[in-house]
Amino acid sequence: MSYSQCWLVYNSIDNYKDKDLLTDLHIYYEKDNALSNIMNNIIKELTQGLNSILNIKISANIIDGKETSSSIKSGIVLGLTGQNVINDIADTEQLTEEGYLLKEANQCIYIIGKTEKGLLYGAFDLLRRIATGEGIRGLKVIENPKNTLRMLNHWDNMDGSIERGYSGESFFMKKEEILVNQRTIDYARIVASIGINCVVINNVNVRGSAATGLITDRYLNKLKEMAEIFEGYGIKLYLSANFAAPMEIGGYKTADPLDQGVADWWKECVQNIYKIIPGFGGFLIKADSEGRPGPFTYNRTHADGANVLARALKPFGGLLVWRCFVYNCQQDWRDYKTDRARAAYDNFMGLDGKFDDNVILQIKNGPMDFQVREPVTPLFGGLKNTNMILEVQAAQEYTGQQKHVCYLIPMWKEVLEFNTYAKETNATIADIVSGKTYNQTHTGMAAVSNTGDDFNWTGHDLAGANLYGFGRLSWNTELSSEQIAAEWIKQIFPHKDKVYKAIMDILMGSWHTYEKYTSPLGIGWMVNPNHHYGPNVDGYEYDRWGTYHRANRNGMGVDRTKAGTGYASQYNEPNASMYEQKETCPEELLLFFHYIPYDYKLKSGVTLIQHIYDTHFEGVQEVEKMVEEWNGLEGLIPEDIFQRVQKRLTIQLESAKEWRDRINTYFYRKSGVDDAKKRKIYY
Ligand SMILES: CO[C@H]1[C@H](O)[C@@H](O)[C@H](O)O[C@@H]1C(=O)O
Repeated sequence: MSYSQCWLVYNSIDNYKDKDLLTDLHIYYEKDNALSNIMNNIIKELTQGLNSILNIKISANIIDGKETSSSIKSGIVLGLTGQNVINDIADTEQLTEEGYLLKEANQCIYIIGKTEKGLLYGAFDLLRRIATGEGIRGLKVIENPKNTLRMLNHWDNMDGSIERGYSGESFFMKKEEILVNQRTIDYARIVASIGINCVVINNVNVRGSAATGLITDRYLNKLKEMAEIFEGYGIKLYLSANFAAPMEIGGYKTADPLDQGVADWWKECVQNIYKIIPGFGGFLIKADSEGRPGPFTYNRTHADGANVLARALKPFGGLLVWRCFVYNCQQDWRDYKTDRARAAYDNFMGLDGKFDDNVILQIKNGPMDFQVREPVTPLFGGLKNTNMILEVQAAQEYTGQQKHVCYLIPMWKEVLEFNTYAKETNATIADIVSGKTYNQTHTGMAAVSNTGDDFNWTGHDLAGANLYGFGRLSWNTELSSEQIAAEWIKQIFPHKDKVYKAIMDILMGSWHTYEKYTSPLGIGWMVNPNHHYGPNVDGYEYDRWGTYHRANRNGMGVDRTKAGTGYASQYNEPNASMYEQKETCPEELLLFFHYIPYDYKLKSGVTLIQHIYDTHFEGVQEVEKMVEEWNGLEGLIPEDIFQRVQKRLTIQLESAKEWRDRINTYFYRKSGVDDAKKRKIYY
């Protein structure tokens, strides 16, 4: 088993200017017992990290928490609020449960938290600053996470495969068994270092032995080992469960959520889980979606379905995360009224306020399915009395499958900054999912993970920036895409201007580049069915999935105005009117909301058809430029990373050309309009 340490590689740096502050490690600890797992992990991380980065050996010195700080002359000091250590050091009233204070005073670096989890995050922050070369003299930061739930969803199956996995096989499970080993520990370290505190280890499509066994004694003892490792890094273990488990496991004839026997079955099942894993987080459920069982079978609502499970979890403080990815996947393409984009809102809006307080609705960022460009789902602007969590996809299912570079943080930032106008004052998605707008308790962000057992965890080395960025962004939604990329680059690569600039350029431009050579102006799809890689304009056009582009000889796009499917009206004003009119609709979403003739003039002055040709040529040129920039890094960065990325860039370039040619050819044939610049289109 061999794998990288990602951004915890702790590369050594020379001449770090504040090395003199890092002489010792003092830990205030009041408990008579041995140190907790979290404390031990913090000590290990700091000693190993500093040793590796700065070549210094520090030893941990445990101090009775009742002592005062005056006896300490220098070094790192860790302590909890309430201990004497901090009384004269700083005002820590602003700290929340997982927050921390980092402060330099009197030759000491203080890491102070309200809880040990806060200390853990503070320790990782300090290491990050040092690894990126940032000075720590004069440091004073108070950091509280913006979101309480910062979650990764793994779509791993018990046979070791990963649904939409592009980085090898699962490191959580193999051949129907749960794996617990050193990689489990390193996974926990790596994701804890970016603030992740909840992990769902198995696929939301719960099948096979996951469906029959994962929440039963067959696997719980092994899962307990994993949960304990996770807990040492502040992470709660969650499981995806099958709504029909009372039938599949319990042998019941029904999974009707209002059936008393079903409710009792869930209670017993959950009691048993908590008996074995007291720190268990809860369930993630995909119901009535893409063939999964759910409450609709019994004419019950999704609130009925979610609440029965939530009530079983409630006595133990467990949470029930319920996905809103519910739509009709048996559509007829000739039906111009049924619109998949409307589905989440239509299915869930009427249930606002009907969910128990430990239910959280998990809502995908867009109304369709993780396309390269989609509007933000209107559901966030609608629900007011419901816990909500934003779901994004780090796994690049529709964004190049980790063969292409596509840095997704700029996309997620746009989502977070979107103003829903749910209140008169600003109510951005970031405000709503952090609980700021409506004061819900359980809110936050979840990402479909892009990891697997590949050496570099993410298949494409540069896809590591998406995993890193998701964690950092879910901790602090105000960080910019550049800040996140900068941190990531500096922790992994040698500190050289040329390296920094090239990787920053490649990352920051990559999403728009990908968008240019794939499907235009928000229309999405146009991928090969099933595996979703590579262009196929009509791949889903006459299919049942509700993902149409409606191209004909005159134009293309889906009419989602009042004259069409009415989807635009699901937004609050002024967004609804903005999308309703083509003149005010943001152009990058024009074809998502409107059917547009090929000769329609865009704001740039070019016609729609010319825009399609131009962006597809540009997209390929931009990939060529990326390749060139990357090639310039040979010898300046670790050879293995250089080689791996170079190989993938070659694949990306080939694929980008294929996209360009297929898309341009298709629309040339449909429209009969020549490229004004007379470039070669492969018809
Ligand atoms: C886990 O199933 C996935 C499915 O593979 C994916 O193609 C679809 O887009 O989304 C589903 C979901 O989000 O549930």
